[in-house]
Amino acid sequence: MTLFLNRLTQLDVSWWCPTRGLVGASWHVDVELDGELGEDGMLFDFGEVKPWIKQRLDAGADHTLLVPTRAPGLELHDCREGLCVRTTLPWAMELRAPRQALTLLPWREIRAERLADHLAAELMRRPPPRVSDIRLRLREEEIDGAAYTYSHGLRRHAGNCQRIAHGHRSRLHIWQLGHRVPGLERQWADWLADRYLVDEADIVADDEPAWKQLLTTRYRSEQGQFFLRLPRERCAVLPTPTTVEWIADWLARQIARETGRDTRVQAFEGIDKGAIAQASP
Ligand SMILES: Nc1nc2c(c(=O)[nH]1)N=C([C@H](O)[C@H](O)COP(=O)(O)OP(=O)(O)OP(=O)(O)O)CN2
Repeated sequence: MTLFLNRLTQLDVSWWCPTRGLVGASWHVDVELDGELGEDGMLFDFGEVKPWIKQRLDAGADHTLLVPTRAPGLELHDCREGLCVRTTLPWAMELRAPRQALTLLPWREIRAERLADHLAAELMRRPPPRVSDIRLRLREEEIDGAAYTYSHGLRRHAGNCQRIAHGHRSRLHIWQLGHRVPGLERQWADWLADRYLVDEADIVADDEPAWKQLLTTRYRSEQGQFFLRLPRERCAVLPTPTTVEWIADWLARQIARETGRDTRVQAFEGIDKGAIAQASP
């Protein structure tokens, strides 16, 4: 017998790509379980499957940076903070973070199908009674309009959002004069694509002239010490923390100023949630 649960939970991660750099991603997680029915006529109570899988994914890959350890130009070593990732392709990055903020995968590249198989195999290490196999599917949300991707870390977040490089893929809606403006939505989604959003309060000054083109951010939060250095041109600096409320506010202000029109922005953070902000020129 096979049991299925679509959209059981979501994964919000960033993954390192040797052609795109830091990529934010949000995936629906669909699940199938094979096994024998118990005397109650069930393979595994839906009410128990959900927390069983969600807790394991939340404690594992969710809100981490997925690191393909065999990617070209990528080096990994232990450091004071935990682990240090250095890259050269497509650009130079140095990231240092507690181990729990990274998911190491011995691959050249990250692919959603392969990651789903890997996570299913991890779940099967200690399967629930009567379950003989688990399959996962990681599925991007279908977005017919503009979708933006970014990575960030929220220093003040008490949970896993404090990790310095986790990300999202999200809808972006922009209204002016009472109507959505698809051209502006595409323009801003394209500009934001694969950027690192950083709170200017977390930036540290680099005196080294060779690092002028680079931006360094460093903070300590409950899970430990985080450090990230990457090209300034791959970042967007906000004067506030990069919560979705402030992202929506920042976008609304920028767009209102540039277009000279009252602007309303609905910025999603991952799937099905986000913030709405309005601004005037
Ligand atoms: N009001 C806000 N709350 C939170 C924000 C935010 O910007 N505004 N941001 C975050 C994190 O950035 C996080 O990445 C959001 O992920 P989320 O999926 O909500 O996190 P959870 O794992 O806690 O939720 P699930 O239901 O397990 O998916 C957090 N909060």
